[in-house]
Amino acid sequence: METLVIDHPLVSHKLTVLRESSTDSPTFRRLTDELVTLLTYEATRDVRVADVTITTPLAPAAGVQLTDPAPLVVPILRAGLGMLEGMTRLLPTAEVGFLGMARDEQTLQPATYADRLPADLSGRQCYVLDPMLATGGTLAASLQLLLDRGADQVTAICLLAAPEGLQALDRKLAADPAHQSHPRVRVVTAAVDDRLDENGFILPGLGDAGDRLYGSM
Ligand SMILES: O=P(O)(O)OC[C@H]1O[C@H](OP(=O)(O)OP(=O)(O)O)[C@H](O)[C@@H]1O
Ligand SMILES: O=c1cc[nH]c(=O)[nH]1
Ligand SMILES: [Mg+2]
Repeated sequence: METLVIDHPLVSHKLTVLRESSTDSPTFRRLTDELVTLLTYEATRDVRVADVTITTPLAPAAGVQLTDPAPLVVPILRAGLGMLEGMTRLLPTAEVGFLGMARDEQTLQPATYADRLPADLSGRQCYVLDPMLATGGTLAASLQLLLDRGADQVTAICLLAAPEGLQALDRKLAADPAHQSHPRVRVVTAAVDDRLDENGFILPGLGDAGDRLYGSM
């Protein structure tokens, strides 16, 4: 699995303010939105386009347009919802499917509580949005759902990733015989942090992304 860490001073600056515990919720939302737009620029470098010819006021010109079917963007509720607008700003014609997943605080296993995805994803390019890749359990479960429905390329956009979660995903994909004939799975992130703490939180991280976006519950 390819992991792309976006090394850019604007990304690092915004991520630094995002991590700061005194950053309030409105600022956290705005920075998340801005960071996603910056990550999307790189994450969509291989979005599928087809050649077209258009007519300028002066002459015909060669160009490109996004191919059909449009990419599918999948925010993982709750926290991934805070990333949706930052992505669709650059990909306004994308379709959006939703997955609701919550991690059990004791077992750290994800449970799926909402699934609003197309039944058939054959040939689709998919972009999963989830700010935190911690143990990797949530992303592994969402990848499984998308790949089982035929998605042939999945890019996960995360603000932060833990090394343990990236390794776990790598192991899982390598052990999956179906994956050999599959699609590229990529993770695009603003940073890979040090490690997980004993509660499965990313260190130094930014805390609970869902709570910081929407309040604790
Ligand atoms: O890699 P993992 O160990 O699976 O953890 C990451 C998941 O945990 C958080 O969601 P959470 O369960 O807190 O739900 P929320 O978005 O509703 O807060 C986060 O948004 C990821 O989805
Ligand atoms: O550090 C973490 C780990 C999981 N979920 C979060 O929101 N933050
Ligand atoms: Mg949460």
